[in-house]
Amino acid sequence: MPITLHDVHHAYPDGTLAVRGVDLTVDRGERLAIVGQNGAGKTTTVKLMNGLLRPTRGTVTIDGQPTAGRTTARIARQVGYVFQNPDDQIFAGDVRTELTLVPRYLRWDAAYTAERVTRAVDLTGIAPHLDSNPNDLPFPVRKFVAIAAILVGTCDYVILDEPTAGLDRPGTRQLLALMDRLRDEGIAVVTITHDMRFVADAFPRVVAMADGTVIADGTAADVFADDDVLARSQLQRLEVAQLARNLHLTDRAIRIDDVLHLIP
Ligand SMILES: Nc1ncnc2c1ncn2[C@@H]1O[C@H](COP(=O)(O)OP(=O)(O)OP(=O)(O)O)[C@@H](O)[C@H]1O
Repeated sequence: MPITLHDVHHAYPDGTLAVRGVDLTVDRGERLAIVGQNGAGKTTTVKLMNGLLRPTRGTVTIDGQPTAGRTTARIARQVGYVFQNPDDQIFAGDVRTELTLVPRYLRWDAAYTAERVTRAVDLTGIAPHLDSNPNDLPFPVRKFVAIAAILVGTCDYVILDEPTAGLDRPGTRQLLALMDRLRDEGIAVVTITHDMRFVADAFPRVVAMADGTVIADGTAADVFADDDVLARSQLQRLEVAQLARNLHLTDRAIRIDDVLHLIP
């Protein structure tokens, strides 16, 4: 069962119509990247998916249930949201406590809590830092603490807001490995990001937004090959795509492997 947005609009209290008529479905286990220039409506759209915001017109359903009439806390159990800045999310004075906030709120017993925390720690590689104060940890580790705190919960969909921002290369590799494990568990990942290399490497499906609407929804190769979409969403062509085009090899390259076999 998917997350489904049907004719979704969202107007902020000051009247700004940030999202206008979005239709979008996210299936279990899927990976979807939402791209577009600043102000396109990406953040508003993903906040609508997990109940942080509500449609002012249209409907959002999660696994067949409309979000209308349900609390954000309840929706967040199904759709986890990892904030761009971990410092907006982390509250506790040590990592271990941070990871047990959800279990305490949901009154899980000790055994189930331990099982869920162990899994989240394993997925994110933060085992050496459990007794640390998050403020003492480097930014990439704080980011994985924030991800772990969400993964302790049992959500079927995870939203990652600019997950590679501030990550070094090992951090990005760790993130890619983590996303592979989530896919193996059937957990969907929706990201909003300006990191097109990350999108091309890890997201088979790309949604481009402009002016609060979806202007493209397709494979990464299709979306990145569409000049009109790139212009309207003010996205830069991937370097490898530009190279392949300049060499008259293909218009649809998104990874170096797409090009190498075409070179005579
Ligand atoms: N709280 C708010 N009140 C009023 N307008 C807002 C609010 N938050 C966002 N907006 C406006 O809504 C529109 C869409 O913003 P949104 O944050 O969804 O875009 P975005 O694509 O996520 O941009 P970014 O890449 O900068 O995060 C913009 O015009 C923005 O200025």
